Amino acid sequence: MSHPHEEAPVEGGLVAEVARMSAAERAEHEAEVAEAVTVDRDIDVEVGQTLLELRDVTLKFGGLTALDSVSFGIRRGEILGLIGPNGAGKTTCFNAMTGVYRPTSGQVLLEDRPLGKASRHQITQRGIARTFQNIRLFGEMTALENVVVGTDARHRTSVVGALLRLPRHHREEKTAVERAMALLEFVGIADRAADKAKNLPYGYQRRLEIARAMATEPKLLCLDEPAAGFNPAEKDELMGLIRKIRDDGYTVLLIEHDMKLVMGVTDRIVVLEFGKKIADGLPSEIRENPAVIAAYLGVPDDDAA
Ligand SMILES: Nc1ncnc2c1ncn2[C@@H]1O[C@H](COP(=O)(O)OP(=O)(O)OP(=O)(O)O)[C@@H](O)[C@H]1O
Repeated sequence: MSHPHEEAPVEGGLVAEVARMSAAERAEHEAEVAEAVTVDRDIDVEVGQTLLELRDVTLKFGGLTALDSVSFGIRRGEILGLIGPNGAGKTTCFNAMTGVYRPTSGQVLLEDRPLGKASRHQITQRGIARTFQNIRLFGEMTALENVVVGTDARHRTSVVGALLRLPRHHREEKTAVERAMALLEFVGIADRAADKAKNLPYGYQRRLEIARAMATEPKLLCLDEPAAGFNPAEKDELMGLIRKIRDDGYTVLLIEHDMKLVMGVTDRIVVLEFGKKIADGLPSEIRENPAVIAAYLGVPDDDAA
């Protein structure tokens, strides 16, 4: 069966080239890709220190309190899981952190500085990126273009600079394409770089969303149910990718319903129920926590204990 990507000699060539490499050459190449993909900007907090903090965040939709005085921190270099039953407030948390909604009260701080009234674009520039539960790609653009658009969020040249083809714009464009290609390779979909996003298999689209979010060089990468619709083998591969992302210097916040995945990949877990934080701890602690068990089983704490 022929695939559209067979018509893309550059990307196909890269993938074929990697396939021909010896184990040592491939390890070296993968190290180079990881280097190209890593976040190249200063982060004010050390590894292990709080990168993002929700301080008493309450968010109301009319009469409904979607988040009720929620406080927790995300430490630089960790994979933090955010879990809870349907409607617990997980996505609302993401929305409060990415400027989609402003907290009714309380604060979100990145590197100790409040996000305040920052717009979504400003928040992306400050270093928070996210994927969505429902994939949101530019379907008519190629996979590569979708990622280049992400790198644009970090560009310094103006539209005027682009129009006048100033040297800096030229340089940034070249770097953007190179970095985007490295990102596609990093997430494992470089073989389809030249395909329109809408023609990619579902699993590739999910990975492309991650690559696009990583293109903004986020200090914090938020993944909203990245394994939705995946089979067990795809979930295992995704766990590998999330670990690889963290090992490359990123900090990851993960919303995920699949408990095996959450328990297998996260360093720490925060649990929400009806907009309130009910637990915060290591996966092994969360698994045994009576309030968490009760929340998931829908029975009172006393009965579950
Ligand atoms: N824009 C909105 N307007 C009104 N209510 C909303 C809005 N967004 C979310 N809600 C409500 O806020 C509560 C929390 O929703 P949220 O989507 O954050 O939960 P969740 O934990 O992400 O759930 P799920 O796992 O089902 O995605 C729900 O009761 C939801 O109906």
